Amino acid sequence: MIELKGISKNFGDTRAVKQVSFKVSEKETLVLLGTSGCGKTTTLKMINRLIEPDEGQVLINGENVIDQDPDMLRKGIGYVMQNIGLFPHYTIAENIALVPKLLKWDKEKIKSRTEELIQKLHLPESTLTMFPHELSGGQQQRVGLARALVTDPSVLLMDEPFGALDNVTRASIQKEFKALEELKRKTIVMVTHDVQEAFELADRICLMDKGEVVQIGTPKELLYKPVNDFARNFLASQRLALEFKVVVIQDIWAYLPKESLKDGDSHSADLSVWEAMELLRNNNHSDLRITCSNQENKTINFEQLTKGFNQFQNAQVHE
Ligand SMILES: Nc1ncnc2c1ncn2[C@@H]1O[C@H](COP(=O)(O)OP(=O)(O)OP(=O)(O)O)[C@@H](O)[C@H]1O
Repeated sequence: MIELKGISKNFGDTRAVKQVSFKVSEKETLVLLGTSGCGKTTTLKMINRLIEPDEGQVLINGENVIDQDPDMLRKGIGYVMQNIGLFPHYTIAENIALVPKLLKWDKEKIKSRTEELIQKLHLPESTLTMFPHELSGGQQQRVGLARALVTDPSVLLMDEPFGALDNVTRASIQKEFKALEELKRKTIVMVTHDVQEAFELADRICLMDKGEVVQIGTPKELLYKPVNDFARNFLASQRLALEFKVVVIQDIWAYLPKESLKDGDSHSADLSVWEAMELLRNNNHSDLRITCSNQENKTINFEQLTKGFNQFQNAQVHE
């Protein structure tokens, strides 16, 4: 568990971070979201002491990081840097092996763990002997992730981990990232300025502005219960797309037609409205059968889905 208690940082006259407090539970992903310069990276770097706070405390599993040797602390925390930050004159294998070598792992252990990771991250084995400039941006990003994961740390800090990628590569790496079993066991704090990315990957989002926390909550809470105009406006331009991703069939169940008797394969009601739309589109718009948590079944088409979603939206507005 990570806990920040009232941390602040000034750079000269710039108040980069002001009294930021939050808790990240074990195995939770908290995304720091906000415009450029709002203090996200400074906040992240105070967790592993790359920057020391002027005031406040950072606790990891109850231990104040100030009581730990900074080098040892950083070896125990995975860190994915902005702009990847691979060493250009080291091969990919050497880049991944940096921390294990410092921790004096034996060669065989480093080799087998490296091979395991590049397989999980879908990198060809031939990349291990290459240098960073010989890899594509997406491949370099995967190496950055492998380097952060190699010692299997329980805490992972990620600063714009997909920032250097084009939109298509970014979306596919995000999907893989979400599916990676190894990451589901980790407590993650991730920085991004990309609202879609935050909604895709976060359990909770910490929205920041001018060095301060504006709101912390689940993606759904940020969308449907914004605390002020800033929070509302921050999501406004992408609102509909975000709602499609955040609202699941279970949420709109009451607004879908009554139970159907049709047999066949069924999907879980944890499906987001967006995923249901994709399935309907991919199946040439034939009906989709869905089973909700109480085992009730409904068969829906595209029109019924959008109608149910619209009714749910209206109910939120009038709540
Ligand atoms: N080493 C530094 N020296 C002086 N000012 C700094 C330093 N690091 C950050 N700042 C300033 O502190 C403020 C917060 O910067 P920070 O990098 O934390 O923001 P950010 O939200 O991560 O932005 P970005 O997304 O652009 O990286 C900015 O005004 C920045 O110019």
